[in-house]
Amino acid sequence: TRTSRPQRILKAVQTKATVGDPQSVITAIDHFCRHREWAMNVGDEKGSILDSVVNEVSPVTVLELGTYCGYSTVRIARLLPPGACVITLEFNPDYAAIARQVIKWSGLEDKVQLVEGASGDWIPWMKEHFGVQAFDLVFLDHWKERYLPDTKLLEECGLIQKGTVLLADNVICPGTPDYLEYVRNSPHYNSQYYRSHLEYTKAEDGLEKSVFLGY
Ligand SMILES: CNc1ncnc2c1ncn2[C@@H]1O[C@H](/C=C/CNC(=O)c2cc(-c3ccc(F)cc3)cc(O)c2O)[C@@H](O)[C@H]1O
Ligand SMILES: [Mg+2]
Repeated sequence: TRTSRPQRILKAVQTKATVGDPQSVITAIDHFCRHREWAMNVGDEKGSILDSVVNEVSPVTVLELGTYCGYSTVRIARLLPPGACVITLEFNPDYAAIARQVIKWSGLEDKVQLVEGASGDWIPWMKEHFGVQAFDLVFLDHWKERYLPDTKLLEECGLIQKGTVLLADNVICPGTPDYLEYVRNSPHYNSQYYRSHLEYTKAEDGLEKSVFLGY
């Protein structure tokens, strides 16, 4: 049977990127998705904004919701200092298997904890299972209608504390209206929109950065 798009993305990495060189993995995926087949990676343009937020926050613990092929996982992990790590949740076993290989090819497996499972099931266990106090940065890029419920769950579980930064992809396209309304109107968040474009296209999209101000 035909290969899947994630399998073709992995093949592009394995043929075009250099083992242990995260930037070459990023470049290989972006080239493949721009010139061969579009895929829902955050991409190079929004990816540069993600990079700048990671550098600004210099997080010790990062949570990523929705690994897909691991493109943004690699973007984040390559910027983390020794001792820092990104926990990334992915509930599709086929995507998780591809992402593990992309992360391994980039040489960043020591900075990544890929958890195969649903955000709703795993968030309540983060403290107990991973010894996480609170996340310094959360990157939301999973099902768009899950952004708000998972943010509320993170709050309830005490995983969002004063200074925690939420960075959400696709707030315009496909759009996350209920999440945007929440973070922009809540007195507990200071929110700002980074205007950009939908990955590999000219359509508008952007990232919303929301800093938790405490209760
Ligand atoms: C609900 N809890 C969950 N827990 C763990 N993993 C979850 C998950 N929900 C989804 N996932 C996983 O995240 C990924 C899903 C991402 C959903 N993203 C999108 O739909 C998306 C879609 C577009 C898009 C934009 C325009 C268009 F015409 C078509 C698509 C662009 C993006 O950047 C996107 O992120 C998959 O790997 C899925 O298995
Ligand atoms: Mg996205």
